[in-house]
Amino acid sequence: MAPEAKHDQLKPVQELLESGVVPEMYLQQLKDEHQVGDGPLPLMDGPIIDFSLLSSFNSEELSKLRSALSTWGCFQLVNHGMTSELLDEIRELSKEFFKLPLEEKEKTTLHEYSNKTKEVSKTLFKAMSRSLKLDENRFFELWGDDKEDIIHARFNFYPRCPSANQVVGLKAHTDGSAITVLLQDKEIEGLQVLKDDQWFKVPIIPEAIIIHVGDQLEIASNGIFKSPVHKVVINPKCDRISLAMLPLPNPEKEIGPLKELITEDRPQMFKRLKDYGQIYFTYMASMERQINAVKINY
Ligand SMILES: O=C(O)CCC(=O)C(=O)O
Ligand SMILES: [Fe+2]
Repeated sequence: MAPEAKHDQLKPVQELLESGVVPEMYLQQLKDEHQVGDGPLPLMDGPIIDFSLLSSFNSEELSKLRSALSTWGCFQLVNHGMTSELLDEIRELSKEFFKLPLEEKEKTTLHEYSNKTKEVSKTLFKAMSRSLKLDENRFFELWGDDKEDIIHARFNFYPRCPSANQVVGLKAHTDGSAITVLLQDKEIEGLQVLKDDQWFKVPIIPEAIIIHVGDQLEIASNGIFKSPVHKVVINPKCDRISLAMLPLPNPEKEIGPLKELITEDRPQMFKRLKDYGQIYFTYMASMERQINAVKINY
């Protein structure tokens, strides 16, 4: 396991399995105002972005990126340079993760994946800055520099559950990270994203990784990029896994909307702050969107 890897999802799932008591965070809200009727949900038809074009700062791909981040707040990333073999090994390892300890070989694989994710994230931050015509290091600086780049790994395990319609895998939330690099299960769907007050199913593209804007990037972009509300539903017959890698700004570092993105038309939307992680957890239970706690004029 990479030294920075965490397994904070371990306990609730184990408790759930052992005690048969479903913790609150997994309970489906009986009434979901975003669920219209009982019909099948539409599929997210958001963009698929080609990493190899982004890394050469192809202008068409950059505008696709900008549009994806300011509408959906997430996209599927292909051609990211991580082989299907590596992604499959990580998926296998995620299933094993809950039977710790990992073997040496698995630790090495996780370390490799963590390093590659950092590389991909770094290029993404640069492309995001360029897509807004900013100096290319502006968002990357938010997360770190070449000496410091904190990334957390969150392993998610969603055990199958016969009463799947009453239990959620993960209730509706936004991520508190700068961005989230998500590897989802290869076979079992479950992730849904909210856009324009409607839930969309995120389709499985086995070779793709999913990138989400996190709250801290929404703050830094002064609200131009959207941190999407998303949730996970569980499957009645099959277990599902995912691995979320979360690049996190150093809690000691002050972050806030970039000054270049504060204009007369777009006044400063968020306060400047340190340690968003702390704020996020403080308001976890009491607010639907924790980011509202740092909104100006909310
Ligand atoms: O399991 C998934 O597909 C999403 C997980 C997630 O939203 C998270 O870890 O924050
Ligand atoms: Fe999430």
